[in-house]
Amino acid sequence: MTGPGERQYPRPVRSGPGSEPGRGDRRRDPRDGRDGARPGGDRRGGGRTGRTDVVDRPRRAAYDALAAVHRDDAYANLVLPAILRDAGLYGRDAAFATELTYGTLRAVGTLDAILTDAAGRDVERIDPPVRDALRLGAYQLLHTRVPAHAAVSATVDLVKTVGYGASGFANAVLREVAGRDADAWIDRIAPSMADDPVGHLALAHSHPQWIVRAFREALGGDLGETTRLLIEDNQPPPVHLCARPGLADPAELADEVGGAPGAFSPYAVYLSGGAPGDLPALAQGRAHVQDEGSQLVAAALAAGPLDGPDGRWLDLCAGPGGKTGLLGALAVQRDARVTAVEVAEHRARLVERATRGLPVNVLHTDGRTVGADPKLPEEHFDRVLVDAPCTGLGSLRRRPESRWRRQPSDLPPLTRLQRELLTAGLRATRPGGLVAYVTCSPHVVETHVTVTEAARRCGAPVDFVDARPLLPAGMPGLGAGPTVQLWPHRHGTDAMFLAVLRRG
Ligand SMILES: C[S@@+](CC[C@H](N)C(=O)[O-])C[C@H]1O[C@@H](n2cnc3c(N)ncnc32)[C@H](O)[C@@H]1O
Repeated sequence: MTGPGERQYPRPVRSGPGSEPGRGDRRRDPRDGRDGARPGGDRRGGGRTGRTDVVDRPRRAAYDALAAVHRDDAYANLVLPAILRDAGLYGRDAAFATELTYGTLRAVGTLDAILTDAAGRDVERIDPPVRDALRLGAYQLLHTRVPAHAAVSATVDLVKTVGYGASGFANAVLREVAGRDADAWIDRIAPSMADDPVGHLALAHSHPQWIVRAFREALGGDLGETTRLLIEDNQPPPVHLCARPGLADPAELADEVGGAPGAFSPYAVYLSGGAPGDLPALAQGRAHVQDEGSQLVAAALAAGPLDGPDGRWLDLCAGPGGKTGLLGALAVQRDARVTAVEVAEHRARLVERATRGLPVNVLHTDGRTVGADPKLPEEHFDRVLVDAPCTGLGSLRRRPESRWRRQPSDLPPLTRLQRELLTAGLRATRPGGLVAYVTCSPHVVETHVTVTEAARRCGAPVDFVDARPLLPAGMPGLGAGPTVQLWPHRHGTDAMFLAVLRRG
């Protein structure tokens, strides 16, 4: 188990549909425990031979995705679709593999603490392939309706193919895990809420402590709300479409795609059942996939009251072009043009693709070159969006592994860049013009601190505009202003922050 030569992942071997003769007859719904995962599978030849045909394909796919994330630093949302395609998994099997992958990745902090206790050794000392298999098994035991015997035997079968000689160990650890339900495990291993609320919430809801602390601070110290946010972060994210104004009617689009009009954004359509697939409305540029919160903050910039000219709009951090797409569609109706700036070339190309047919000029350059680049003059633009790069702590639902990758040390370089970009945005704005500063993070260092610092340093007078009236009337939970923080648990959106500033 612990020899240095063994502490690595074997080459992924995918069991595609054609590689399992007769398997289709044997394998039934993997959730009902009759999925072909056999206790005592050693006798059937899995064992040290590395055979993968003893492992059902959804679990194998989930394992491969997990291994790619942990071994190669891959992103689950990028690798999993290819793995599912290669394995020929569709429908319920694909949904099960997706739930296992995303659920396990989100829960990994708590699962590791439980596995450490159950194994009697730090989970870091377990071979990585066996560790990932155990995580998958523990997730099934504690967070799905897979019967315990099926979760254990399927995981032991998996371990036989990835962690040579470790099946007995895996069996023993998982039987220990199965001895308690999730709540009982939290009672056993988490500090009490009274003694250590952050430690408790971090373990109970599988978030790093520094993120729990940041959420708690942004929520004014309210532990009840912090808990609701953490619970929401562990749910599969909704998929929203933006019906582009002038190009699609949201009610008609909702009928067309079998969705429902959004609760807040006048352009939002909620898709039921996950992935948007190849909807004609997307291919035809009538709509794009975009979280409702992103729609609201982009539309708020367009809604801000402005005296004087209003034809020059700037999006200083545009890639991949979601908000530029909405601003571009609004610009058509308002006889305006959008200049979209993006520093990463491939993302600049994505902005071009996302805004085809709209009055948008894409500039592949650094947004901080305002004043130095003749295409980005100072005091030139009427409305400016600075949707700055950030930690993304507001969209943890969408990237299940990101909470474990992000570190507090990411904050200083990011906040410096945010400050420089917002300062550049303010310099690019004409006197009287508006700037919307947006982050998909509620961390106060990326929100209030950045805005206050940039406004202080930009060398021009700057006033806060109350952003709340720029959002749809009657929207609840917008706080005391002038900035707005949206929340998954309050609004069903990503945790987008919005500050609207007027250049004096
Ligand atoms: C939060 S994302 C923007 C999302 C985008 N507004 C949307 O709605 O699709 C931030 C973007 O800023 C870009 N970026 C980072 N540094 C930049 C810089 N110095 N100048 C311009 N763009 C930059 C990143 O490459 C990234 O595409």
